[in-house]
Amino acid sequence: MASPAQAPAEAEAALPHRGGGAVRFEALGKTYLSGSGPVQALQGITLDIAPGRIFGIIGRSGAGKSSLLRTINRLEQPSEGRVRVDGVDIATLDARGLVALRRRVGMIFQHFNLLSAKTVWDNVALPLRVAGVPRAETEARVNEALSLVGLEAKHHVHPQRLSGGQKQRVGIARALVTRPEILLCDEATSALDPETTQSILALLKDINRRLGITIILITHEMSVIREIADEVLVLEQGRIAEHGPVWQVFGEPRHDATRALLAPLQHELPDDLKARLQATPPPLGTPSQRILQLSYTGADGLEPDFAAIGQALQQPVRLVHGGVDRIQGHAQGRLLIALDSALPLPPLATLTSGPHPIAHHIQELGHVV
Ligand SMILES: Nc1ncnc2c1ncn2[C@@H]1O[C@H](COP(=O)(O)OP(=O)(O)OP(=O)(O)O)[C@@H](O)[C@H]1O
Repeated sequence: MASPAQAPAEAEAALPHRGGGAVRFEALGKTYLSGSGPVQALQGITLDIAPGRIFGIIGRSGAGKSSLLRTINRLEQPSEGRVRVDGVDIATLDARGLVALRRRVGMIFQHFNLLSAKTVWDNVALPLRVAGVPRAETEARVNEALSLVGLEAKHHVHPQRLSGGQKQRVGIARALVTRPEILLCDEATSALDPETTQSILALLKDINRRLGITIILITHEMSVIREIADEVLVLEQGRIAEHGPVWQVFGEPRHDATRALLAPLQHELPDDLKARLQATPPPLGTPSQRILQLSYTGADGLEPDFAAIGQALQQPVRLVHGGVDRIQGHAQGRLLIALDSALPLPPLATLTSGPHPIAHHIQELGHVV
């Protein structure tokens, strides 16, 4: 860390800059003292976030996501353990060190947190004004940040005249104006419509790739994680439930909490068919269809090959429902197929193993009359 004798500009220069952005949690715990007794929000969190990653944190409501995110810029102090940013235990920072940390760790919020009485330009300039950055440099940096988010033309406008997506772009520009190495995103797209969400996610991805900024985001929208994150951490009751590359965690969720969170992304059997599903085939002579669920997880890079599926099952196959996404280059998804219940099936296990598996996992759901 910079010594207190250094001028602010020197102190910042002494910190690792581009290429930085690593976060390490060491046996982190957080207990809140509330009127109704202590609340253990985080427990035993040990984890590394590598520089330049897009890192998602998910979990049910109250799992500890915000608490964890807010320890990275010391908006929350851990009760146990440590947070290191580029190797520095941030609990040891003095007041000036904390100011420098907050310049290196930008943050954006669900409701943007813009000052309505100030123009776009003044909102973005605020962190530099507070830091006493000279006027000429402030101008250059604000213009640079506004151009990064595509809002140069709106510099004189007040926030109430902007759309939600434009407001979030201002929030992003304000976070980028201090040239951070880490950007914390607290439900950054949750207040936006799907189309605007897509444009903000594309912007975040671009910022990550172009500037190498580590992005750490919490969201309740699993599609956001699937769209932009490299890695995902699942929290459950303040502990790590699982953690890994998105394709792996989403493809083969190991924890109940993850499976529950991912349910909206799954291609479930449509309700009308579910209502008609029965465990056993009807008596001979009643036409019915056997429903199979074929799962594709990123691990094998398998993609559904309809000719191979028909050949392996030795009968006509009808696609009922489903879809396959690609996450980080890995196929992942589910297909629901219908076969004639009267025709025999080969052992399902043989279809998922051997040299030519047709899916990662196959399950018989039942019969539909
Ligand atoms: N300031 C506080 N005082 C007391 N308890 C708190 C405080 N902040 C959070 N908590 C509690 O800590 C636990 C974790 O909260 P946190 O907000 O980190 O979870 P979260 O996963 O972000 O939840 P959500 O998705 O609902 O925002 C919850 O039980 C919450 O009620």
